Amino acid sequence: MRKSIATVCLSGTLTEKLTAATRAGFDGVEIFENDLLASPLTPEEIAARTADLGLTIDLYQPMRDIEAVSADDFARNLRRARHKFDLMTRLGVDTVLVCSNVSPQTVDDDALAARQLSQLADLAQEFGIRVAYEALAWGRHVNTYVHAWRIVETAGHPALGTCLDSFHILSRGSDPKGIEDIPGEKIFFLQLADAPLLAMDVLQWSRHYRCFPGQGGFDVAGLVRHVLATGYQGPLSLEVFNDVFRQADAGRTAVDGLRSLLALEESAGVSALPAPAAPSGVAFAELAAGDPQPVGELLAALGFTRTARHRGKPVDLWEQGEARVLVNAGAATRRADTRLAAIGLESPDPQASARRAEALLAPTLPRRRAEQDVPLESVVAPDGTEVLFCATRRPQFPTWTDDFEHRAASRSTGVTGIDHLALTQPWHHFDEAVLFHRAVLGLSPHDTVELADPYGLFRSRALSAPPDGPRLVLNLAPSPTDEAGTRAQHVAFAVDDIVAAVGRFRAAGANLLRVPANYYDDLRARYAFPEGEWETYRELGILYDRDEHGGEFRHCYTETVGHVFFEFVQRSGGYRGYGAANAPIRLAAQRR
Ligand SMILES: O=C(O)c1ccc(O)c(O)c1
Ligand SMILES: [Mg+2]
Repeated sequence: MRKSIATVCLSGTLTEKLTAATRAGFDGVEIFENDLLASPLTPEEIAARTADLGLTIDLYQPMRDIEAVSADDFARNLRRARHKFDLMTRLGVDTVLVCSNVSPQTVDDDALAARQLSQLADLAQEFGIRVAYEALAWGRHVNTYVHAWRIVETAGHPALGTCLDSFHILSRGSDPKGIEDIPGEKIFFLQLADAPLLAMDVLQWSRHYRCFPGQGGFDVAGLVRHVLATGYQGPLSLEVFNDVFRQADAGRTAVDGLRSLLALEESAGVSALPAPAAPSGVAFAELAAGDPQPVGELLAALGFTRTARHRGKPVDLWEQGEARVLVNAGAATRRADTRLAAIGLESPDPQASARRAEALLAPTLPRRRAEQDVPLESVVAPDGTEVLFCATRRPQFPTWTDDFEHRAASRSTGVTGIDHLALTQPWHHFDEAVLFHRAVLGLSPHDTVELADPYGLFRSRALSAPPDGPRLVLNLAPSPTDEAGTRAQHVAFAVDDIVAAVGRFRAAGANLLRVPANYYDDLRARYAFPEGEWETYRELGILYDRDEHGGEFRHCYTETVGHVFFEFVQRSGGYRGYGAANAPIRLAAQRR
């Protein structure tokens, strides 16, 4: 289907917005009136620019507070409308959006609304223009799509139809099934937006928190299915008012938006993408280390063995159980820097994963860095982390381990694998990252949690491939400048017996994070522990959480090396979370 984007979604001048839309691959735009008013270009120049860029202008919007008003007011509104229709002719756009009246002057009279919209449509018709009437969720008297459609149906004018906007429909909890009662040719336009599920005033929610489909909590694909069932032939058009998007790079936002529509088309059954090959596990975590020694010493104290070295690069493989950590001394820019640079995910079919990623506009990397390297499919996530699609020790695929020369056998001191990877996100790419990992990698997002850091609020959202696939945690740090604490990434290792493991780590000289006595006082008040257990946790610095089903989570943290620290987690009883209740304690401890 044709794909459009409202200029209000994007940051910058009108020209910058148009350029971003075309570069991303959109077919058309909705021009938001303010973007035109603020532009130094004449309507004819805007029309020419848009055409040069290969875009159509699919909608001019909005006209407000038109209908169900006094005769005097309506005469003034028609005069204004004539002016706008003339402007639209110069722009070459044939559909105008009229949103339902919000003014205290409008009266609750559907017959009057229908009559006046009909008169407006008469005038529009003289210009070859169609009027699409949209119910704003906070409209004074008309605030549901069913009501707006009833008025349009009453008017019965060929140049008057309705505009459906997923935000207004889903934010009010309206049942989208009723859309199927509207004839497809009377749906003149379809605007799409998602939003996080918030309990707040709907106008504020709409103006500040909308996001692209797949980034929030609404079933936008379900709504689109109902719209398509009517025979609707117009574009799928994104209309997102979002404080972050207004500031972010327009080019990236546009790509994010198009990715959202591609994924939406797939979910709504409109078109097929290469099927998702959901990852089954974590092959490795790769750390870029300017100086590999400190992190190497820490890994050694944690019982890892340096088992292999890359044939062509200064990259060591550290292993324990199914946990593999690559330490790359050739990739970091600064000597003191250590960061999580790449993750290897086990894919059932790495090439299929890469084809899907490419279809969803993920930036891909060369399959080989050097001529002798094993070919590896990889893409770059929005935060810059490289994601490699791996097939570890599966003979039918090239395996990354063939690039490594075996040096030693690993032993185990209790680590069995990688439980999760926590990636810190730049503040303006958080929603983009959620959609990327969901659509491109086939992971399912969990609820967003907000955590208190001593110096700000920390937002966190996990994604996983149930039941046993990889888990990623995306964190949004409050402070863009804090280097060691909240901005650090981490690798969480699964252990089968955390008490035994931590005893060994401490004996081997590993520095673990100190947890305040106040935490343990509170812990004892919250839970009754078997004899000696609480004392052991307090002694070893182990944190504890329990879910509502009795699932248990025991975890602890190492010191931070560069931008990275390690966590150890022991899950039992089906615990699915990440110890969010303890995160403020951890964050405060890391600040000290
Ligand atoms: O917030 C608004 O005013 C507004 C304007 C036009 C729309 O299409 C819309 O959904 C909201
Ligand atoms: Mg709208």
